[in-house]
Amino acid sequence: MFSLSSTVQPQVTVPLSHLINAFHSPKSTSVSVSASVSHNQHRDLVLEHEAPSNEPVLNLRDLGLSELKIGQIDQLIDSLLPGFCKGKNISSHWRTSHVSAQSFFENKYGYIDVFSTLRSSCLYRQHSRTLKNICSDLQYWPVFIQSRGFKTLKSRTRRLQSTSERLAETQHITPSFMKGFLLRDRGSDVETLDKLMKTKNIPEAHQDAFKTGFAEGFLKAQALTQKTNDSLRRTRLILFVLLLFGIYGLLKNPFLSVRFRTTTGLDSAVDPVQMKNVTFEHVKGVEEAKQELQEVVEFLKNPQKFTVLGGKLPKGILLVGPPGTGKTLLARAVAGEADVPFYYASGSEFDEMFVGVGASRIRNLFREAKANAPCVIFIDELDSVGGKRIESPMHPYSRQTINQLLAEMDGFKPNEGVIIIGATNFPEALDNALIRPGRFDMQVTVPRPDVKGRTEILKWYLNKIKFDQSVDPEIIARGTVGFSGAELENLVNQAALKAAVDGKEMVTMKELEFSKDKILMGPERRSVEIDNKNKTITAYHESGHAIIAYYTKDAMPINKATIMPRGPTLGHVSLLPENDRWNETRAQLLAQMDVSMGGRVAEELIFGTDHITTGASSDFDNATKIAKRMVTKFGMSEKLGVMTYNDTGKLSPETQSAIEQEIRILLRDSYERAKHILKTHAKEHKNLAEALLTYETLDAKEIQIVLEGKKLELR
Ligand SMILES: Nc1ncnc2c1ncn2[C@@H]1O[C@H](COP(=O)(O)OP(=O)(O)OP(=O)(O)O)[C@@H](O)[C@H]1O
Ligand SMILES: [Zn+2]
Repeated sequence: MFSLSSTVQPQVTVPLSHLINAFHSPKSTSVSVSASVSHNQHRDLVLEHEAPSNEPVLNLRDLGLSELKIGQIDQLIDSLLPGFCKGKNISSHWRTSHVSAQSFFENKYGYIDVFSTLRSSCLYRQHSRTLKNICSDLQYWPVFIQSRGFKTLKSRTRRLQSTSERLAETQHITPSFMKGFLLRDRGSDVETLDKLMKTKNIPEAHQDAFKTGFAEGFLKAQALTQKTNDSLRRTRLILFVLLLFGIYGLLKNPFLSVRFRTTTGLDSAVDPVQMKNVTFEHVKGVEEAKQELQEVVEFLKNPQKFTVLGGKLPKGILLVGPPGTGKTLLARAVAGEADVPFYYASGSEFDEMFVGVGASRIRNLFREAKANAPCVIFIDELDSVGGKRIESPMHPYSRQTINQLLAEMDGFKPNEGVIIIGATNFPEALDNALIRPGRFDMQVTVPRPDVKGRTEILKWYLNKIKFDQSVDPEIIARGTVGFSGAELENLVNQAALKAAVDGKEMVTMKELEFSKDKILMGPERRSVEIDNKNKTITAYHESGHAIIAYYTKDAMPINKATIMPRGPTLGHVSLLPENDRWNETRAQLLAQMDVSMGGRVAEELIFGTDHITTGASSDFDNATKIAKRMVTKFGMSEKLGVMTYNDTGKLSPETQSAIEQEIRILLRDSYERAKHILKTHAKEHKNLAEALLTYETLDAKEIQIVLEGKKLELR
């Protein structure tokens, strides 16, 4: 007989092979079971060895089975080894509980998987194994249960709250060894180690082992906590770094950051650019503008000198001129000459879609500048911020920005040492309030450079590259009428690139001419296959232009003739004015018309009326424009007199036909003059066309050699 007690738990040992028999056949003679004294109406189980056995001895307490009721053990084994008990055909009056440990866990905690896995993988398929094996498998239970229980309980608070309820619930049905496991994570909260050992009646001999095990478990738990803490800390750090990156990205993105920066005041970071290295020396071909700005430089250098005499200097200077003529460069040079800070802002920067951002930027800019006076504020593209205050749905807050600018300009005294330089390509678009005295009241025009200015600019940029001594900047300057400083700088740069591509050591006239044509007419089209017939027609056509230019007194000197396709043209002749032409005479205009006619006349004379081409259409456009302006604008027609006819569509039919008549006469006469010249110089015409077919491109000197009947040296 053996008894189970939850309070008194003596050391219970039993050979494994006897265990099952002991459970199911307490009266069996093969196992001597003697009952010990019972306490509290419970029975203690005392199992004694009868004979020494080689089988390993299992301690029931070690297995946590000491508190089990027999019925519960029975159920447990049944659930673990279905059919095991049946196989043994042992009926037991201990089997009274219908709630098995398995179903309890399945219902309460959803442990079905763990159990079924355990059963299927370890137990069920191997139910022929001895109980010894089964019991050794049993020792893994707590591991499964504990880890699972730990994971599924959501929070500690909930756990603590619910444990008491659950305890009450499970008190009657849970085997006590399982209770122990379920309560284990709570036990550390409510019981000290000593108390635990006392309540569990751990014998002294095992207390050390118990403590060691406890300590090991504690250390393991601590290591786990440490690991979790470390990874938590790492995650937090990563999140923090990502947050910092996000904020930085937001600040860097001009579009997204605008609102953020303004509201946070971060936008106030306006850094000045010191322009010591840029002086008037760097700005070429705009002498008048430089002279006008010289006094501003003096003022910035020594403001007191001006205010002592009571004189007032303008607060704002407006630089007006086409793009790329050096307005920004001039403003920088003013700051550089005076050695003061230079604040750059572009008008389009103030044109924001958010309300008040433009105005706040202007405030920030002026605040910084005032704190660093004397200084220069440069506002490029002033028209985009200071344009006429229109009521437009596209720019609903443009007024705010310009009003802020006006307020800031009024807000400081002329002798405070802040000079505002604005630049615009469209002065007429500026708001009138901006150009009244006291604001941008000084206007400096920065025009496109004349031939002298262009020569200076070309020399300045040529000196920055390696160029051949034969290069004559003046020739290039003459051929680049209307080029701005920026375009001339680009021309020199392109020539240097071309020389590098061609493997040359220095830039020659050839590269400079090449890049000039490229800028004027687009890139060469070397890949275009042009048949010989078309090439010949082009050669005679271009030679026709060149012959007329060469033999007409008032025509511009020839610079170059080529039959290399470029842009939309198959060839061209370029003429160079000796100087920039401020005025043109009637003879010069007629000569230009004659040169234009030369192409078609040449085609007609050489190939016959039936073989003239469409290639002369732009020549006729050009000649017609000149003739029309002579008649309607310049008063150069005897018949129509010294009168301008602007809107020819509104004129009387008679006047219109009279104008047409006069234009036609001018063009016809021009055509006849060209025909005469080409007939007279048919031999030169033929020589030049053949030279072009051979060499493709001829410069002024080579054309002269050919026309003088000399032989060209082979290139
Ligand atoms: N007169 C000049 N002398 C020397 N370099 C010049 C001159 N004009 C223009 N450049 C060159 O062209 C560049 C562009 O000129 P800049 O920006 O000053 O023109 P801008 O008139 O302000 O043009 P935009 O109206 O388009 O702003 C200069 O940095 C400079 O290298
Ligand atoms: Zn032509």
